[in-house]
Parts: sequence; structure tokens; C-alpha cells
Amino acid sequence: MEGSGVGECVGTDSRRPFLDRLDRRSSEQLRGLGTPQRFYRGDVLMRQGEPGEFVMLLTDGRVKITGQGREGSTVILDFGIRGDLYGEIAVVAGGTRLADVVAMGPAEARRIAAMEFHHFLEQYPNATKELLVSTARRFLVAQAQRKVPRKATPLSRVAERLSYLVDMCGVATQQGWLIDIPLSQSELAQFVPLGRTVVAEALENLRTLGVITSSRMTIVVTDRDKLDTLHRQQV
Ligand SMILES: Nc1ncnc2c1ncn2[C@@H]1O[C@@H]2COP(=O)(O)O[C@H]2[C@H]1O
Repeated sequence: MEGSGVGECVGTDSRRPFLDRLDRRSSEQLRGLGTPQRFYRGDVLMRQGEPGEFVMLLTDGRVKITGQGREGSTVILDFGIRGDLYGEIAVVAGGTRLADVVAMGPAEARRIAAMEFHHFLEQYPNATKELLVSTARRFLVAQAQRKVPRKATPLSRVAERLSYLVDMCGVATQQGWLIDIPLSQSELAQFVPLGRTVVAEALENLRTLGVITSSRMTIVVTDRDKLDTLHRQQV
């Protein structure tokens, strides 16, 4: 079911999904917990404000994590790939969900009841440590996203986000780094976050500079070095 069929996006070391960071025993155990569920583009796996009755282990497909920006607009906080685990915050902290988790295409996840997940963590202390690492990283990413340098231009902000996506989910092809997430232009705008027209202009500039090629829902970074230079210039 993987989007492109050209290889699998597995994340870089710093962005390795939770499941892939577990040892063999705990990974096998976790993959056997809960019940499998299928989702399609736009389906909500969990919703902001709901109580934490379960976690979801994403076993295939892609998700986006959305929250509310200023003036109630939707902001994409991050994207998720196979092996990521969602819903741990409300399950562990006992409050309500911080964000929506939404399928970006066909996806599969195991829904694991909170009690069952707690029991798993008690049995596998190393999984508890890895869970802490993955949750702490989410907060670091969210923090970095809030600290956009004042002089950053739309072009450099879009370049920085594309560079992040290549690290997270880039697949090497003959043309360059394919971002293996089915991403519409308005979703990219929600992720930067900037208005759609401004992001469309920045993408056009990147195409003209020979840094990317793009077609409907697909972006290929053809010049990674130039992309990184563009976003570092403004930092
Ligand atoms: N900023 C974020 N980046 C990535 N994932 C997040 C972020 N905020 C919340 N989540 C995930 O989305 C889930 C929503 O439900 P929870 O708050 O229980 O747990 C949350 C995390 O798993």
C-alpha cells in the first residue's frame, strides 16, 4: 500500500518510528496487540479533546497531525509514517487528546486499549524509554516550528519544511528525493504555515531555480544542497 512503490520511506536516525526503535521481542509483542483497523484519506484516527482510551500503532500509510492555529485555522503539526505510535499523551498523562490524527490516504493501524498499552509498557521498560524519546522529539519539533526566524522569507520557510520532509520521508529516485507523502498544496501551506497563494509562489520559485519538480500531490527535490542553502541563508 506504500504510496510510490519506488522504495520504502523509513525515516532517518533521528526520526526513526517508535516501532523500529524497539528490540525484536517488544516489537513483536506490540504488533500483536489490539485490533487492526483500515482508514481512507480524511478519516480521523483520533480527535482533539477526546479522552485517551486507546493508542494507535500505524502499520501502513501516512497520517497528518492537525491542530488549531491563530484565528481557528487548521495547522498541520507533523506527519506520521508506518511504525509511528499516536495517542500516547492522553493515555499516559490522563487528559484529553491534544490534536487530530487524520489519514492521508489508505492506512492501517492497530487500535490498542489504554489498559493493554500500560501493561505492555510495564512488561518492556525499554519501550517506555523509547516512548519518552519519541514524545520528547515531538515537543522539540513543535517548539522549533514556533520559533521561525523573523527575517525568514516564504521561500526559506517552504525550503525548510521540504528539507524536513525529505529527512522524514524522502525516497531516493533517479530524479532526486521523492517526498513519499501524498501532499496537496493546501496541506503544505498548513504545514509551513503560510497562506496558500504565498506557498504556491514559493513553490514556483523553487521550480524555476531547479530545486524541485512537482505535479499533483507529488514533490521531488532535485537539488538537495540548494534547498538546504536556501533555508539556511535566512536562519
Ligand atoms: N506536535 C505534535 N507533533 C506530533 N504528534 C503530535 C503532536 N501533538 C500531538 N501529537 C500526537 O497526536 C496525538 C493526539 O492524541 P494524544 O494527545 O493522546 O497524543 C498525541 C500525539 O501522539
